[in-house]
Amino acid sequence: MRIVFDLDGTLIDSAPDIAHAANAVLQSEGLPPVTLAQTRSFVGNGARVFVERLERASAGGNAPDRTARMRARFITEYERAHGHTAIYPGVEAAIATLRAQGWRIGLCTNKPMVPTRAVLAHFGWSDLFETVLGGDSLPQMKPDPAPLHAVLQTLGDGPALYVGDSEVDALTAQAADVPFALFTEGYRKTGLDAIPHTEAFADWSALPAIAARLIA
Ligand SMILES: O=C(O)COP(=O)(O)O
Ligand SMILES: [Mg+2]
Repeated sequence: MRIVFDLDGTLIDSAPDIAHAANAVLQSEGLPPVTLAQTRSFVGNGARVFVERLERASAGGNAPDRTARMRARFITEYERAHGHTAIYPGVEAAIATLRAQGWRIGLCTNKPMVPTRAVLAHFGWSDLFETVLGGDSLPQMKPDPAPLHAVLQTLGDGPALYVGDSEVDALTAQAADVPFALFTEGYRKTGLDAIPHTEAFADWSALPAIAARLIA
């Protein structure tokens, strides 16, 4: 029994900190800031793509030297960015219930490993997940199924479930041929109809029952 979670927009609402880091980078380039809503829409495909989207939105295009500078600066800012991040209500209780029921727990995020480790430590979660893979852990990142497969492989055999908030997560689960539980309150860009999912939930207290149905 294996359950793997996405991080940003699924377990934690990290967009306020990501926006803060992003706007510090923009300010250092003399560029105008972005909104929280814009920031949310840029999250999901890892830090490289995030910075490209950020630069395009603020400056109207990508200039290679500036993009490189912004990337380096963003990673530095990102590592410190957890003071305004909140755990979604019910996450810790749901994970505790699942663990007590014998589910083995992993994390598969496109967030780079350094800020991932930093935010896990911030919440006292450094030992919560048996395996943690970030967007820079493997040559491939989500929606490639490789990172999800790699996490699952470390968690033994048996049924598997992936839990995420975005189109990227849905594509990853589909490519990995793993059932997908969609948390509807994260950073998805489109309607539920457009995101293939096995089950959807808005309240974390619903997840243990969803997992139980999977193995019934
Ligand atoms: O950093 C990102 O782009 C997305 O992170 P996530 O995969 O945890 O949603
Ligand atoms: Mg996410």
